[in-house]
Amino acid sequence: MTSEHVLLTPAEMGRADALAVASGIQSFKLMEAAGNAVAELVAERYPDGQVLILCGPGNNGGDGFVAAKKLKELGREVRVALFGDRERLAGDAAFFADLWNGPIQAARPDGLRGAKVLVDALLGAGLDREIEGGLAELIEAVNGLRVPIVAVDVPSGIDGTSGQVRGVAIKADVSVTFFRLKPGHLLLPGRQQCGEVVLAEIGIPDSVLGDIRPNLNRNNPDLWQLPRLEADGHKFTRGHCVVMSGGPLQTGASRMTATAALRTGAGLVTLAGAHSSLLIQANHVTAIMLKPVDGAASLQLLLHDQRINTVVIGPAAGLGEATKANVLAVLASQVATVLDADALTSFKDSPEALFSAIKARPQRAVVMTPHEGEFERLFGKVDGSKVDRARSAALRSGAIVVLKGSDTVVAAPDGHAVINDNAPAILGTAGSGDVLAGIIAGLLAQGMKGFDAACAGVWIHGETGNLWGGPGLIAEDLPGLIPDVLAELTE
Ligand SMILES: NC(=O)C1=CN([C@@H]2O[C@H](COP(=O)(O)OP(=O)(O)OC[C@H]3O[C@@H](n4cnc5c(N)ncnc54)[C@H](O)[C@@H]3O)[C@@H](O)[C@H]2O)[C@@H](O)CC1
Ligand SMILES: [K+]
Repeated sequence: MTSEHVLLTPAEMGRADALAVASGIQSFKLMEAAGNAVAELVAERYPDGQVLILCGPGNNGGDGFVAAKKLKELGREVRVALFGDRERLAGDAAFFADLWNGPIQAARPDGLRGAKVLVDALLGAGLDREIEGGLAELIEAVNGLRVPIVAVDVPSGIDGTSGQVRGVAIKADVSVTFFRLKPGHLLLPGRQQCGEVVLAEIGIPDSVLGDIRPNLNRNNPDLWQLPRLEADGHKFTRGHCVVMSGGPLQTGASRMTATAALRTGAGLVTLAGAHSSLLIQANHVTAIMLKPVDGAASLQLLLHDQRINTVVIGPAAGLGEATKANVLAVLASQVATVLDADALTSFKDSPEALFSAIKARPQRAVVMTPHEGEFERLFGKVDGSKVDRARSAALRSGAIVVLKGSDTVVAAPDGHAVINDNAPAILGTAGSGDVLAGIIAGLLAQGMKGFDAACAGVWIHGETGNLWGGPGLIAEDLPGLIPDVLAELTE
């Protein structure tokens, strides 16, 4: 598997730096490469006018001094302003500040005018507390300028691990980062503050990753492989997925789930539920089959059919004891399971009952797909970044957790996780999550492993939104776009 989609926390990035240095690479060479990459981007994207470089007290500021020198060599008018004491700069940052042969002014809100482009080299990976006082005023003044901003590594004030704003943060047009992206480039609100993210190689060898063993990636098709259609296959080899229907007045959600599962390639899809619900479903479906199920015992009986290998329960399933009993019946069987919406919220007062039922069958995938509200109802308030929260929920529940949002995180109980960033905002529409559950189930039915199916499902879902493109998307449009996405992925 390629390592280019690996994400490194600032702490892991520090280790990468240290390992590179231990392997004989000089640290000032890394800083020189980083600062030069910033300068080259500025020269290319913003070729005219004065460049104002705001340097901070650490190595992020050091990158700024390198960029200043390089841009001046390229013939640009450059002004450098430092937040902090020149005498307190240390190490490589002090070295490159010495090499800067122009004036260094104090970085102040009233000294920002005149530049055509601004480089934010105030704080990067070393941000370790809230930004307050004079620095906060400076950042607010910078954000008030109508000048393009190029951030070095991350926009100052963005936590590279969590993507959170620590007090206040620069709003950049472009962020140039080094070696590998950081979670904070993809998690919200960090992603929005970064603008475009450009990755620069600075001479750290990929081999350092062998020691760091990172287990977080940017979701990408390189990370998983879609099920292949075997020439001698038939509908049963492609899996039979059962989707639990909602009540007679709530049939739409499960129907979208079922349609998505079938479009994703499940061999057979059956909607199961009360007779009264299925009469409504029957008016709308053709290729999808219908199977009356009257409570948990009859569901369990249905699942004795060994050809049924996947069940989705949750979309408009209804809250309460009946859904709980159905979920436990599903988990007691051998099927791969997707738990969404009401299937999760029904356990808000007894989450441990759900978790122990999941953990009792570790050999069968369970994927749960909560949005933030459902997540909190099931897991309570959990500290840390979105990645931390999804990981701890996966560990606690034993399930693959898909914590949804514009920055969906998928985490497995073993700590492996991805951040997904291909989903356009138009996907935030009623029923979109029902379709996602169906896509994941369609992949599970074809034999994909739980974590891979969840990652691929989230990606495919995002791409359907991108294919639609403009406004006016409704969730019913999404299943019809799945074949085009699959075709692109299998090209
Ligand atoms: N790790 C690496 O491999 C490389 C790192 N480089 C640069 O080095 C940066 C990291 O350098 P540092 O670790 O020195 O960290 P920073 O330069 O990001 O910041 C550290 C300094 O900021 C202060 N600080 C932290 N939070 C603050 C707050 N809220 N308000 C005011 N001051 C605050 C700290 O006290 C410290 O003086 C990276 O972001 C990158 O730009 C590059 O030079 C290339 C190589
Ligand atoms: K910065």
